[in-house]
Amino acid sequence: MLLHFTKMHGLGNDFMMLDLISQKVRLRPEQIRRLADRHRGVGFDQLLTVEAPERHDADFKYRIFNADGSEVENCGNGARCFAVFVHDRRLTHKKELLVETAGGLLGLKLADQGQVSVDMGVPRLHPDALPFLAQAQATSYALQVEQQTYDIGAVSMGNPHAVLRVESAIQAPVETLGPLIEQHARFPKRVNVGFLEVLDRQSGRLRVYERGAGETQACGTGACAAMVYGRLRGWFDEQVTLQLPGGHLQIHWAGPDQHLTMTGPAQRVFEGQIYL
Ligand SMILES: N[C@H](CCC[C@H](N)C(=O)O)C(=O)O
Repeated sequence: MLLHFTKMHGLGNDFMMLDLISQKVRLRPEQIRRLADRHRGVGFDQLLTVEAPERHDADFKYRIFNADGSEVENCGNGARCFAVFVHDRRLTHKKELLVETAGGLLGLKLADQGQVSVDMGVPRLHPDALPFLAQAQATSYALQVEQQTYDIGAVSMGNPHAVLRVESAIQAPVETLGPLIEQHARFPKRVNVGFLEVLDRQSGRLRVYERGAGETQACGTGACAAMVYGRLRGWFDEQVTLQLPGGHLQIHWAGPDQHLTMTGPAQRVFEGQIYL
């Protein structure tokens, strides 16, 4: 079977976009892993599909699969690409969309200069939302990893995030500590791991070791989770620019029980066809 797709990225976090309204196909995890292979397939951090909504109040259903084939609840950089993709495919003319994900409803808004704003909903702070094994909800938690204990934030953006503050994001032990926390027993569904350097009350640097994909050039939900943790700890104001290796994201969050908005770019790379 020949599969039509569009390759896109959000700040270097790259995606294979599939319109499953116009082409009917069901992909098994091992097929997704092969498509994700950067030598034998298309190569991507995540595969994103566009499907007809199940909820009556949504325009589309948006499903997200990591490179390891696991289906997950949300993808922030992917949501911006999703908005551009459904317009390119002429699946809608609306500039503001509601899309349903396994993690809840997202509001997508095509802004100017190719920017897209995403209403990411209300961040979930109870450990059960990740899930994260903890006695009670707290602003930060002590997590023992081998012989060391780390102070972490635990935030759900629909998908789970652990966030650590570091002196320097560039020198953070992402490759070694990232996988140890991603697979930590206190995260039964694994976790995305953010390494946050606070620059001032309106800016920071972030690197993310993503669940099911490893370190990516950017992580949208990771940037949201890092800003939430930084704001809860009193380090950030309500409007923050986070610098990731692939570029900048603007995050706005007034505080608990409020919706969070993330704004950034979405870029097309190529159209393609691949034999399944
Ligand atoms: N690896 C994530 C999914 C992709 C998130 C990321 N690419 C983003 O932009 O939010 C997870 O397993 O929850």
